[in-house]
Amino acid sequence: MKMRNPPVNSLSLEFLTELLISLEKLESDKAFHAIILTSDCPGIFSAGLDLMEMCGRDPTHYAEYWKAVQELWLRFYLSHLVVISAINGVNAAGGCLLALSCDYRVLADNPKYAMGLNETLLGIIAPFWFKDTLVNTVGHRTAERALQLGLLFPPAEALQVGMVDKVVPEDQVLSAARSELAQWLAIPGHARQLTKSLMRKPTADRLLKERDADIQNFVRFISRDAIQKALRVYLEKLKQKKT
Ligand SMILES: CCCCC/C=C/C(=O)SCCNC(=O)CCNC(=O)[C@H](O)C(C)(C)COP(=O)(O)OP(=O)(O)OC[C@H]1O[C@@H](n2cnc3c(N)ncnc32)[C@H](O)[C@@H]1OP(=O)(O)O
Repeated sequence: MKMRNPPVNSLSLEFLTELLISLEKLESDKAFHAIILTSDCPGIFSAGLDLMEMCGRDPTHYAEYWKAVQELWLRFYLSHLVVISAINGVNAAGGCLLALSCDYRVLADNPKYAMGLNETLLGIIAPFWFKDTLVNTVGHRTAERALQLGLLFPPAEALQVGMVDKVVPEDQVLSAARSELAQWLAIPGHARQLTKSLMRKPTADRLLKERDADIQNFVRFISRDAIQKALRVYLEKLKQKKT
C-alpha cells in the first residue's frame, strides 16, 4: 500500500477514507495475507493528521473527521493481516501512530527521517489511545518523555528506544520489509492472528468503550479559541519556513 497524497501525505478526511477502503478491500480478499505500508511522496512518510481538517471548521466536521481517525487506527491496529511499515520519510504524529499500529517497522537510515508523536509542539495533546499505542511499543518511561517533549526520533534513536524494529539503507527499506514478511507469513495464520488479538484487544477495547466520549472530547478541545489559535500559528510557521 503506497500512500500518495502530495505534498506531505497529510491524513485528510478524503485520504483517510481512501486508506480505509483500500484496507477493507485487502482484508476481505482471501488471496491477501499481508500489507507493506509505505509512501509514494519522496522524503515524507506522513505529516500526520491534516491540520486543515482541524482548523476553522464546524463541530459536525470535527466529529466526522475524528470518527474516521479512530476507525483507521482501529482497523490497522486490529487487522488480521500482517502489516509491516516501510518508513521512507519523515513521519509525524498521526502518521507515526499509523506506523506504530503495524506489526513491524523498518525505517530508512536518513537523519532527516525523524518520527514520533510531536503533538505537544503544536500545543495539542495526543489522545489516550495514541499514548497507549506508544507505551505498548516503547514502554512507559520512554513514552512519557517522548510525549511530553514531542520528540521526533532520528533513525538511530528510534531503533534504540524500540520505536522501529530495523534501520536499513534507504534503497533497501522495501526489500527489508519483504524479507521480514517471510518470517511472519511462515507462522500458522490462525495462531498468529489470535495472538495479535490477545495482545492488542485490551488497548482497542478502551477506545471502543469510550468512542463517543472521545469524539466529544476532541470536538470540545479542538474548538477552543486557544487551540485554534495555536494551530493557526503552527501552520503559519510551516508556511514561513519557505520564505
Ligand atoms: C486532541 C487533538 C489531538 C490531535 C492529534 C494530532 C495529530 C497530528 O497528526 S497533528 C499534525 C502533526 N504534524 C506535524 O507536526 C508535521 C507538520 N509538517 C511538517 O513538519 C513538514 O511539513 C514536513 C517535515 C512533514 C515536510 O516538510 P517540507 O517537505 O519542507 O514541506 P512543507 O513544510 O513546506 O509542507 C508542504 C505543504 O504541506 C503543508 N502541511 C504540512 N504538514 C501538514 C499537515 N499536517 N496538515 C496540513 N498541511 C500540512 C504545509 O503547510 C505546506 O503547505 P503550503 O505552504 O500551502 O504548500
